[in-house]
Amino acid sequence: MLNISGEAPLVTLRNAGIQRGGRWLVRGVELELRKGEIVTLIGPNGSGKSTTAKMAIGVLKPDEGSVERLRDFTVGYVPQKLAVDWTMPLSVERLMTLTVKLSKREVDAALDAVGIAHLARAQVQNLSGGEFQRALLARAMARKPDLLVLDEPVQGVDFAGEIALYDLISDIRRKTGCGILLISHDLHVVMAETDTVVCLNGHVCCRGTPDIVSQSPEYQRLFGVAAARTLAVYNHRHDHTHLPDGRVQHQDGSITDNCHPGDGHHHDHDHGEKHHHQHHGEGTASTALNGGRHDG
Ligand SMILES: Nc1ncnc2c1ncn2[C@@H]1O[C@H](COP(=O)(O)OP(=O)(O)OP(=O)(O)O)[C@@H](O)[C@H]1O
Repeated sequence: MLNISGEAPLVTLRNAGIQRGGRWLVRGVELELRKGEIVTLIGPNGSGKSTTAKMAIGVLKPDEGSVERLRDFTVGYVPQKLAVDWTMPLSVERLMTLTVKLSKREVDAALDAVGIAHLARAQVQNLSGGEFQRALLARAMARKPDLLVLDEPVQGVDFAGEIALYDLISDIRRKTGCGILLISHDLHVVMAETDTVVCLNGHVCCRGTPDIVSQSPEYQRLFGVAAARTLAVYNHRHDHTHLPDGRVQHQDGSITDNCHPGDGHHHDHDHGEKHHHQHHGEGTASTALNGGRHDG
């Protein structure tokens, strides 16, 4: 179906399901994703998120329902696990060209776009969790995808790194206009920039904007009231940027080692709770503890 802008979806799932060994892994999935949109799949372990993503990109054929894709579009896929023998030395630039042929210039540009150009010759085993996820993103982006599928992009990444990665994903959407299918079992943070959250539990439990899902009774029934309170909406306002080296560049152009409430760069909202790393631009964990969205 066309939307108001007249653009057809890159991918449409209608009542799609996968069955294995007489059991439905996931069933009744309805999903549309257009260029420039971010759809986030959330749900507990084993709820069918990866299976749904694999149907969306055509790796798995649905056993019921249908999956339609626009013809001739390119997918960039960052899998949850990578089948690589980690005992073998592997540099970041080699990782980039394992399965795709890229010139040195293309490799450098892709690494630069995710802020790790300086790590081209580093060994993959030595990367931090956040650097490794950036390397995988660079590898997927080098294909210039129309659809980017990210399976758990913040795994092994700490809280500040998570925010920096979500910033980067937003930038990628803005700069390239690709569609993004994001998978997360991290219920703590869902990007506010997500257009649609689809909450799975073997079927679609609820869907909508992050705000709507966080308040939905189905979501609260599935995860319990306490867990429901931890669905924080990462409210992206871009009043500062997390630089690849961990420092923070503020809107006034100044750079500091950290971002602290009260450093004069932010409109502070100190609620006296855990994780008060939060301030203007990072509605995250204290939003969670407050059980709702926190706007300015
Ligand atoms: N080929 C298969 N054969 C049988 N069962 C499978 C197969 N692939 C996946 N499953 C099962 O299907 C269910 C859904 O798996 P899936 O990987 O889609 O879940 P997920 O929501 O992505 O989970 P996680 O958050 O743990 O990554 C799981 O119970 C999994 O064990």
